[in-house]
Amino acid sequence: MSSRTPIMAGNWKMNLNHLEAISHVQKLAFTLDEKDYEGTEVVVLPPFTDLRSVQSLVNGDKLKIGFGAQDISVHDSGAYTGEVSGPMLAKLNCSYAVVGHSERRQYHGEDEAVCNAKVKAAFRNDIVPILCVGEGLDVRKAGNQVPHTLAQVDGALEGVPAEQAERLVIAYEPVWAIGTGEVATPEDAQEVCGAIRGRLAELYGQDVADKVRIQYGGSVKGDNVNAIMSQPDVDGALVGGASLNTEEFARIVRFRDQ
Ligand SMILES: O=C[C@H](O)COP(=O)(O)O
Repeated sequence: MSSRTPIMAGNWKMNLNHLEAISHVQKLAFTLDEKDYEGTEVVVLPPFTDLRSVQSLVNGDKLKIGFGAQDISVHDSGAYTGEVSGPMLAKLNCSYAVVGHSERRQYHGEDEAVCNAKVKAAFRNDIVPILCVGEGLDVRKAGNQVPHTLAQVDGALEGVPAEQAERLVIAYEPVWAIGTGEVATPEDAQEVCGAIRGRLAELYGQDVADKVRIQYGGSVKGDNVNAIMSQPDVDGALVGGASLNTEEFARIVRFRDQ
């Protein structure tokens, strides 16, 4: 039995303005019971413009919901128009920052070097990166999902020391399963999540590998979460669409009851 605490994170993507964010987090807090937070970490990842509102609500009402950003600049300050830095996110008490989401890779050309710099920027500011990796459909069809994903892990973690790496969250998100309703089978998820943990053991030793939480992401819903979470190397879910529906996200948090 793993000692890792499962982490259920809702990536809202570019949805919900700051007023809707307040209402959404309040509703989530009302929906979840005390026991739902026992043994499961609940996190929301709103757009940048919502973070101050979410922080005020979470900190003011002492909610047990964690929060973080969907991206982070590689720079800590300077003439980088439109960027949001690690120190700014840290000042907002962000615990997490998503790095290398496939939508950033696809639409903003983020490569391994950028992901590596963002992982380092996050750790430099005491923010835990949620590093997203995973293959597209062509790679999956060719059967190359494991080497493809491990190359992404290697690139993003170059020069990251073990004492930082052990705090990492890695999200395995097969691109073909994101927002498509096409969820990977539990065995598909385990194959790659297990391989990621194996690579972490090679890079950092088994002790570190055993501490890193590895999420699955891609069309996770209340109906499929339990089977995915039953896999030994899956420690949570990075949830897109279903995290915008409070009842559905609460079901995912309560994966043991589904
Ligand atoms: O970050 C979340 C993933 O991209 C999954 O999105 P999805 O649950 O809408 O498929």
